[in-house]
Amino acid sequence: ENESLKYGSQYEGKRQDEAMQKFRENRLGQFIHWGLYAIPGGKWDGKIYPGAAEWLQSWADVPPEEWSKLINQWNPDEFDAQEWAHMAKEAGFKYMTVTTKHHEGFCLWPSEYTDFDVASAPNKTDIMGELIDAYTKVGIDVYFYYSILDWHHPDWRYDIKSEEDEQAFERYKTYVDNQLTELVERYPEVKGFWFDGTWDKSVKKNGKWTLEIQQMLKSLKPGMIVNSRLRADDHGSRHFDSNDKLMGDYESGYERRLPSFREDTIVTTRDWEAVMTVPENQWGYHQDWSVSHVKSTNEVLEWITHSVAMGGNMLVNIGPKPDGTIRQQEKTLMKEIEQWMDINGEAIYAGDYLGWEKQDWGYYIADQKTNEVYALVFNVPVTQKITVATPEGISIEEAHPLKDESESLKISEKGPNEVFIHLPQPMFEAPYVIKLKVSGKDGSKGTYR
Ligand SMILES: C[C@@H]1N[C@@H](c2cn(-c3ccccc3)nn2)[C@H](O)[C@@H]1O
Repeated sequence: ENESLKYGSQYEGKRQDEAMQKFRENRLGQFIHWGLYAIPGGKWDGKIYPGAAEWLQSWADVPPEEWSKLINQWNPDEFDAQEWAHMAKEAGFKYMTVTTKHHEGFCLWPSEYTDFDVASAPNKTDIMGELIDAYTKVGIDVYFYYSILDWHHPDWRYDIKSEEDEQAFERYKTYVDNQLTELVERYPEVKGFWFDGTWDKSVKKNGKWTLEIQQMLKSLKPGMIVNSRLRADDHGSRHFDSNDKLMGDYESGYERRLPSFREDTIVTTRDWEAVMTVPENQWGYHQDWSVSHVKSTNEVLEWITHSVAMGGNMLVNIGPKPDGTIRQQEKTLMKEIEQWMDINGEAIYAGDYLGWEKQDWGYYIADQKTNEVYALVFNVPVTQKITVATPEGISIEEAHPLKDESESLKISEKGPNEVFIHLPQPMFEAPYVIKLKVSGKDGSKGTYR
């Protein structure tokens, strides 16, 4: 039995208005994490910290007043918003989400509510203004990331445990409300907000405020899109209210992880978006990417495909350098995504969950508008044929590779409602065996028994 909630989910099901439909059809977006943290780039007092670079202030335990001095080094003199927008357009990104203010509290736009912003730095460029103009001009929708958690602002609180906390957090809520209003008024082309830093008790005790933020943004700009991560309900339940109903306009719980085809097909009943780093866990610029695994382009393409195949969006992150240039690994990645999307983008854009039985060779995607069906092969079977099991009464007539649609792949009967589609050329001719050298923590060779 559902309890009545004042600050829970405001509506059920997917929003069907034009703005949300566009979000759903975009599918592939670019995430940009930029801020003062790019300056040290994961290194403090000569020591490299392997943790996320945008959290360096925390890993190196830097006092806020010391961290704030970084503002005097903010000078992205190579920053060229048009160049970034062009690269993103060529790569095939349909939308972009950029940090206006991360946990460090530094604001990448001239805010009248703080001096901890670009207007108070040596280089006063309005980064948000330049980016939203350049990206909107090339037809890429722009969304703003905004961290509620703020390590700089004196009125931020992790929890509300006293009258003093209460009063301080009231001031902080006003600061946030003012900044969000300012962002929409200064940059009216913004399509939505990606809230982060909402896991602390102070926010969970202010579910009403999180709903008011959502309502304020939609009154400032009808059609505004707000992620579930902003929201807490009457009892502090996040993303989903105490009746397990999704809050906000889409689920934003998938950060550096993806829903499973085996356990999580529930996600296909709602709008959702996954966000992903190229290294194992670096959103902001880190000068030493050798600290972790860095995903190959094919791995990134599989993350994108997996998300779309489960009816979701994917944001692929870049962390620009302090001088305003993009690191070579990210430029190469965008170029290789471009090369793949130029041929295969039609399977991604407006793609959606098909619902046929998941196969080991890869993923199916159905086009929301044309009803075309695509098979995206990532794991080539040694048989050189992929199995396609169709629902009762559905059969496969033809199979054409997007690389050359004039080519027809052979289809042969495998069984009732099952066919083989023959792949064009042998890749692995036999099961591929890898000998692993294994060591156990007690010095054993990790033998299997
Ligand atoms: C989108 C990503 N979200 C931010 C983040 C994630 N987390 C976090 C906090 C607690 C547990 C796991 C992850 N803290 N900050 C990252 O800094 C980045 O902005």
